Amino acid sequence: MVTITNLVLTSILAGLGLGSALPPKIGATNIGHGNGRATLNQVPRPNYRFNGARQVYRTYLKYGVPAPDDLVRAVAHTDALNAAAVKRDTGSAAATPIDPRFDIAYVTPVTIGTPPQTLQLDLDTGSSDLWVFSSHTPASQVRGQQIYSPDKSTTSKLLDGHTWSIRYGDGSGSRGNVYTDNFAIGGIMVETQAVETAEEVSSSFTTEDNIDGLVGLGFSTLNTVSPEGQLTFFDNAKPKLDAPVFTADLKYMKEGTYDFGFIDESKYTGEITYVPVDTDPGYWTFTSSGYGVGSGTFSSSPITGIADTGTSLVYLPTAIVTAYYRQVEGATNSRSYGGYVFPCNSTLPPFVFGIGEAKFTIPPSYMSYAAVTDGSPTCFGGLQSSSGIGINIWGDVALKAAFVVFNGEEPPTIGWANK
Ligand SMILES: Cc1noc(C)c1CN(C)Cc1cc2n(n1)CCN(c1cc(N)ncn1)C2
Repeated sequence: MVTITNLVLTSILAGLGLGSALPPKIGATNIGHGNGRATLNQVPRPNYRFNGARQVYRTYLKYGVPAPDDLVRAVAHTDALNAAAVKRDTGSAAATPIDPRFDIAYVTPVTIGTPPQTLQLDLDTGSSDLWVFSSHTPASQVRGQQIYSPDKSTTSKLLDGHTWSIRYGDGSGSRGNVYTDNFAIGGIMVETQAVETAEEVSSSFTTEDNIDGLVGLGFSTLNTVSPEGQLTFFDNAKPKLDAPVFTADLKYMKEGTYDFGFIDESKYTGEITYVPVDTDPGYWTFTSSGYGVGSGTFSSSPITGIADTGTSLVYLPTAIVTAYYRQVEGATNSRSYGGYVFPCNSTLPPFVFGIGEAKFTIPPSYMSYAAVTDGSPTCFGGLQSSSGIGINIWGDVALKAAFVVFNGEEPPTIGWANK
């Protein structure tokens, strides 16, 4: 509501070329004295950043004098500095193991749509599709999952003619249509996030009632939406984040966190060691500097692999895996159980891996992943061979032994710190 007093004041200030110096709303506590007089209390504009060059520039404008080029450049330079100084968004969200007995995957609460619909999604740096169980998923394929109903959101829009289809390393998969809608994690809101609604999910997702879908945090080049690929939540959120990063602080059989836009120094010890990331074909691919088994000698040999929060275990070259299980009494590579197993009461050595000069230790407890079946005396190893996959994968068993920074600057890097 604009009062006559406000108009008069605004026109005076405009005449002085200071119109935009007005705060968006003159004093929230205007006082009308009822006798044609009023008191207007100025309020500070929270994010206003002084720009002296701009004040000088306005004076040139006011008197109709062309501003010199270096003054124009100074205005732009100061604006850029001010823009960089404005603190932008940061957020934190829980990463909770879907099963209290072992860390097969972690879920994080997200909100989608208006009014917000809350789902528990698996944040996955090893893929780049944000897909959810939805009102379009056949009822026979939904077993307790929370679903997203675009029809109940006033801000959903169908991305007409767009479809998606994804297949994961374990053969599971899903496919469907695409909407855009408001999407938030830890208070970081993206207004037009591509949300891929499942028309079909594979049986392993149907039986996993604690996962309502995935948030791909790989590079957007991996997104499967056709005919136009869509951006990940991180790529959409990056411009509004205080820093173009997200961090993973996953934990052994308990709740950890994903942070967006900042690095929480209370979550790690010592220094963060950053190494380069190869974004081709779209994973967070980096090279470890080597490995060690227990207190044995450290073998300095490059191991290129991906940091994958969506994979439970660690998958490395067979030579490394056999060197590890050679130190485990009764360990065998079991065809029937599909990997390296050992008696659950065996003593396991820790597994050490290098990032640059830094060393990270995966404790024995993480390396004994789970009994092959409930109550069995045989345990499945947290370290398995990558020979059948074709790519080395540093999954949750390794990630939860560290504080990991996914740095989305150009060029991207990945940082590892002990905790
Ligand atoms: C397997 C598995 N992993 O976590 C869970 C949960 C399961 C089993 N669960 C019953 C079903 C399932 C299968 C997958 N997921 N969930 C999560 C995404 N998957 C990935 C992601 C990725 N980056 N790389 C490989 N697969 C495969």
